[in-house]
Amino acid sequence: MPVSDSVTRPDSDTDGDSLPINELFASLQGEGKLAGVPSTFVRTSGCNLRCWFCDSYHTSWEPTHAWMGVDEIVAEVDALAPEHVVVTGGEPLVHQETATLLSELADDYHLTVETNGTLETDAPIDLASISPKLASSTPTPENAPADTDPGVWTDKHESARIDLDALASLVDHADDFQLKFVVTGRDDLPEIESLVEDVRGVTAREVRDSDVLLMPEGQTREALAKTRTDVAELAAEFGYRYTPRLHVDLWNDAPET
Ligand SMILES: C[S@@+](CC[C@H](N)C(=O)[O-])C[C@H]1O[C@@H](n2cnc3c(N)ncnc32)[C@H](O)[C@@H]1O
Ligand SMILES: Nc1nc2[nH]cc(C(=O)O)c2c(=O)[nH]1
Ligand code: SF4
Ligand SMILES: [Mg+2]
Repeated sequence: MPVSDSVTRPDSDTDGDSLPINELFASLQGEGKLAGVPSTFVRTSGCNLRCWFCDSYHTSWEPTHAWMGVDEIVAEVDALAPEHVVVTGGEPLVHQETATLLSELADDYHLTVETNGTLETDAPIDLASISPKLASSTPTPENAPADTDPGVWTDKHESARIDLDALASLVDHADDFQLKFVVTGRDDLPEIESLVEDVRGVTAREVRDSDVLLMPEGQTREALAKTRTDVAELAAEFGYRYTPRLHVDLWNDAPET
């Protein structure tokens, strides 16, 4: 059951076909198998996890958004040029209406969904970009964003961050998939290896090492400069794929990029 804790649907949305949208813009896909491809990004607000490092703070720790009708979102996507659409968040799959949006776009666009992999969907997806959250993502009073107290989220995040059934379902369902891990250092690798084996055990599909992507943690150029070489070398050592964060290299942490 999707849970959109912290994003309250307005009473006026009686037909329930709206989504809380944090931003909608055209850019280049910065991450993953399609890095460099011109894409329109639809960023929903609200998340069922609280990664301490979340680079979209205003969709998770402090959600902000305007409610947009699905038809209105489709019209804005149509007005932008790209043939690729990336639906992200926040966690887009906490909202049932995300499935409606994906169905409306499916005939005309290549659809990537950026998801933390904890929720299932039957919506049409060309590339399921799944980013399962490792133990190193769990918020604590020491690492939580400035002026936040993780409170119940330390336990809530820790118990919700991995759902093998949801991971298997997403991997089996989409036309293509990638497992894109945010890596903070070498200590993350045993958990990645063990989780990849667990996913291989529950999916009908082949999970190749080249479907497993290591992405350096870092919200800014400065932070990425400290992590990317180590993470690239870990990818080479373990036989996984490395993904840059092109948008951070190009535009740092500017909004709508
Ligand atoms: C903001 S999330 C939204 C989608 C979904 N909630 C998820 O986590 O996959 C988009 C992507 O950014 C990644 N991400 C978030 N914060 C990051 C950081 N500080 N460094 C590297 N990647 C990060 C996530 O792992 C995910 O792949
Ligand atoms: N350029 C760009 N590429 C991205 N790929 C995934 C993103 C996301 O936030 O989900 C993202 C983003 O925010 N910007
Ligand atoms: S799951 Fe995604 S949106 Fe949610 S807190 Fe983590 S990185 Fe941010
Ligand atoms: Mg992003």
